[in-house]
Amino acid sequence: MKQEKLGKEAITSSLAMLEDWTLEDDGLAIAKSFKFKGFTDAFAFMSEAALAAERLNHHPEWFNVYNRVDVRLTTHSSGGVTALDFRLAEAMEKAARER
Ligand SMILES: C[C@H](O)[C@H](O)[C@H]1CNC2=NC(N)=NC(=O)C2=N1
Repeated sequence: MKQEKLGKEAITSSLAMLEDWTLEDDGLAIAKSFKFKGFTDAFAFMSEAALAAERLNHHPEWFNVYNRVDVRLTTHSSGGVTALDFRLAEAMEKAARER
């Protein structure tokens, strides 16, 4: 099922419901830098997020150093941001709250 690429207004209103997520300047991805108490919590978050990503068949671009996880979400097959990116973002928020 091909996901519809969202326009800037739809992205902005969805971002308003999430904490600290931003739209990249080129409008092609949403991003957040998560911070945890240490590496164990960061990695536990990544494990939980990885399971959510598999359930959604939608996968993050991310970068981890110690307690920080920089996340970038985009839908490669659509060439931009879709509803799936927001579903994964919400799952990540839930995983982060559990840490
Ligand atoms: C074949 C498989 O369904 C695709 O490669 C999926 C997997 N995960 C994906 N994740 C993301 N972020 N974008 C995609 O287009 C995508 N496509």
